[in-house]
Amino acid sequence: MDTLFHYWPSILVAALVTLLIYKLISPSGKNGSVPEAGGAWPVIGHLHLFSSKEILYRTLFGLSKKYGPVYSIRLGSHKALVVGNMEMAKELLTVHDKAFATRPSLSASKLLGYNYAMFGFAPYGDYWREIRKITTLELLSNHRLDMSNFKQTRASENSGGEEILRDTANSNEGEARQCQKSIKEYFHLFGAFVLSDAIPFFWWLDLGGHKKNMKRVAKELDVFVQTWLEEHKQKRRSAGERKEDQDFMDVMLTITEDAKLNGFDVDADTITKATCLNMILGAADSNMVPLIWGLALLVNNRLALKKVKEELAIHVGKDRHVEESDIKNLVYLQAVVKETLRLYPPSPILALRAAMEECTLSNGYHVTPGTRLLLNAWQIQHDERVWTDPDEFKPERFLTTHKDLDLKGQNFELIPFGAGRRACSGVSLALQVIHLSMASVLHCFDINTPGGQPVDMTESASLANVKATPLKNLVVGGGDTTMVTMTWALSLLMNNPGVLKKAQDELDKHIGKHRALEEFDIKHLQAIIKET
Ligand code: HEM
Repeated sequence: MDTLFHYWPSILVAALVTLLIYKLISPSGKNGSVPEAGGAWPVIGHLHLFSSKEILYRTLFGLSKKYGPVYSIRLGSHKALVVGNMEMAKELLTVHDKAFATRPSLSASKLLGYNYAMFGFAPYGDYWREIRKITTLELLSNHRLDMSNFKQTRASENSGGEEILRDTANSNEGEARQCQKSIKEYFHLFGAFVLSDAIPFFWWLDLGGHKKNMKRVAKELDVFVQTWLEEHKQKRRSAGERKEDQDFMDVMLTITEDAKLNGFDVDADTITKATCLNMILGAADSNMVPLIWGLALLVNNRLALKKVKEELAIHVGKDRHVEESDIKNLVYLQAVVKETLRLYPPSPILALRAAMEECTLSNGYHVTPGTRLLLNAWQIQHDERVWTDPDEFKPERFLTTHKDLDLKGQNFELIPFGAGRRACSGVSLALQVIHLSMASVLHCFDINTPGGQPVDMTESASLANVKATPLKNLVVGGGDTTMVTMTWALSLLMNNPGVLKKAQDELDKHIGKHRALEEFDIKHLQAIIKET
């Protein structure tokens, strides 16, 4: 004891020196570890933040005020890096993009995604790389999107990835309703909390029966996709089809038949089905969400609405429909779409990624493999250092101060489609569809609410950023009556094949196939709009 007492000053100095050296060599000066937000519960960590009552991106934004724009939370036994500023988003999606290029293994990706064969949920590797390349070059390239059959589909439906659903709707209404129901349930289950995803120890437990339901819904959807696959194969056998008539599934069949996809642990039909379903689901809600928010924003901002209408009057006029070739001239409309996607990104927290390897960030934080990445695009797009009046709807900013920003993942202050290797593959298609459908609706209608009441802009707490209250009771006036059916029914029914079928039946019944629409048909059309 005496000896210890004797040496205590030396022990203290040694301890201080060790601590100092450790601090100096540890890159952040904080052990290099990312600061963890307080409020973690035992076992589940911060999972309680994901309750259905909380708007997650706002909660994470709130935490960043206390812990800074880069901090960590715990999702059960997994650590997650939460990022809410453009500088770190840029670093992660460029310098460390490869380290974060995989998606975590989740029950939904396995059970709803053909055992990870849907490439959007697939782990990083040869399979993902190959299918991503095919979809980029063969399915979603500008060349493919410019082909006349794809253009016609978009023009007539104002919707992406819906042609197969339309065919289904035409063939059998009950079937179409069932398909639509399964897709709705699919999205719901994708957001469902599965305990074993957070705490793998509970792999044997199926709280809430989500895994069972995932298996059921996956089977239901597969029945539809299998039918489309067989129809496509039959069509190819019976008629040698022209390249320019090929749809997504035909292209995939050609590629898989050419045996370009040997060597993967997945059979050719599963690859075709999974990839086509991935395209349909990728496009399903995400295109509709900005259209609804955009119209709501315009109704609440009459001056901006007036500007869009004036632009449409100048560049399109009254005597024809809006065409895709008009979009390049509709610069104010393009700015409205950008501002809508900035204020209400459809995926406010970009799709989950996970670290495949260790990395050290420029701020010194050390990230371990397996760490999830939650990129808060909503927070980045509301950052007052970058955007003046970040909560205000100001499309003009994209014609002045921010005119050089595009949406394709090069500008990290505006990333509704993500960026880097796993960025959205459907961005070009999505933008074409959103611009065309918004332009078509606004070209045909004078939209307003009854009594000019403002539209309620409450956001819902769901993973996809949908409006909490439906955009209904819009007073629709003006416009050309023929366009009313053409555009309103097609634009607003685009995610609703069952109702679309009903509308088509109404039109068939009242107007038939052998004459054009007349003014007096409007009474029937009003019924269709009400039905919608
Ligand atoms: C407004 C419309 C859309 C928005 C806002 C959107 C947004 C996103 C986002 C944020 C991601 C994740 C990006 C990342 O991890 O960095 C993503 C991935 C993806 N999107 Fe979209 N998307 C839209 C439309 C579409 C469309 C029309 C398609 C297909 C036709 C599509 C197909 C995909 C696919 C396949 C992925 C996964 C890519 C991969 O993991 O390699 N999306 N999307």
